[in-house]
Amino acid sequence: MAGRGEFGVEARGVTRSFGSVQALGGLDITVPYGQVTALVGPNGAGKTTLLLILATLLAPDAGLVRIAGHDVRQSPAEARDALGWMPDTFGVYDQLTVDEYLAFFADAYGLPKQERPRRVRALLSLVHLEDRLGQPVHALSRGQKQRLGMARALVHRPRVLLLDEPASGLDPRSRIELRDLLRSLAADGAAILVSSHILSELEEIADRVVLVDNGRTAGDHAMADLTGAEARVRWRLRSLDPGLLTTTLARVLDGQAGLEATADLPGGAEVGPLTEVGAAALLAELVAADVPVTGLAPAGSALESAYLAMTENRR
Ligand SMILES: Nc1ncnc2c1ncn2[C@@H]1O[C@H](COP(=O)(O)OP(=O)(O)OP(=O)(O)O)[C@@H](O)[C@H]1O
Repeated sequence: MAGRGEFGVEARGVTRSFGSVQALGGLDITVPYGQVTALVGPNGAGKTTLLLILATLLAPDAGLVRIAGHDVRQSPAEARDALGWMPDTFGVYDQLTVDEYLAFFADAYGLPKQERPRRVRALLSLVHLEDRLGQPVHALSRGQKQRLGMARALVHRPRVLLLDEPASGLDPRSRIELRDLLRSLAADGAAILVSSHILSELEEIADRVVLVDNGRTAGDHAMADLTGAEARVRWRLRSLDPGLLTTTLARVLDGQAGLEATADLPGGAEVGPLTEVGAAALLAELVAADVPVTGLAPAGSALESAYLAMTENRR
């Protein structure tokens, strides 16, 4: 579509240093419309720096950044109009009431005055804060402030949503509601980029994951590829005879490159990474060797495995 760009976010070769610290060293990322893309990486990988650059709040040293097709250097106002931004920390608007706070941003984004009260009420209802109307922002709990931050990011119906750790202060129900909200916004066509350390949650929310390490893109996967039958994950084995399990595993795995077993777990062991087919074959070998296996289940998620593989060399 004209003026929208092919991607909600397109960033190529983005670099940014703070003094002698290089936070981003040539990062590439695209965020398609209609999908939730997860941004994952270890502490200090450069996620927040990237999100600040995408949100036009920090200038890159070099590289191309387009938001909804608008170059952030040439057309920052258009880029800003197209994006909604939810930082990981809350701003300093504590003296305002919840509705004044949202009305302030509605005003800043140029929403017609007569439309504002209706929009504010709709947003408060969307994030389940309608009973907080008229109450001061400072009286909200951390998780409630986070939900208000989400409402603020949506004030102007942005096509591109950038969220830094949106689930960190949320209780279980609010997390499920956030997941449903993000899925429905993506279904409506928004391009959503969300950073989080809660990998199990991202598996349910995201369509794609971009792994970032050391200021660079370290991987870009469709979630379906990571979680499908071909995915290689760690598996948890339980046995009535953990000693026999351990020795048999050592024999079976001997010489199989890349396969690792952790044998000191109570009542069992962890083995991997293996696909479902590989796990079934291993189970057959153990049973043939008379190991009394009582359980075989994935240990951790495929996204976790991809993350651990990426960060292995950093320890
Ligand atoms: N304002 C700043 N001044 C100096 N160094 C900075 C600044 N902001 C970030 N950095 C450095 O840049 C690197 C990337 O930081 P960034 O906050 O982007 O990482 P992150 O991936 O968001 O980490 P986390 O998962 O811990 O939130 C780090 O080494 C950090 O110390």
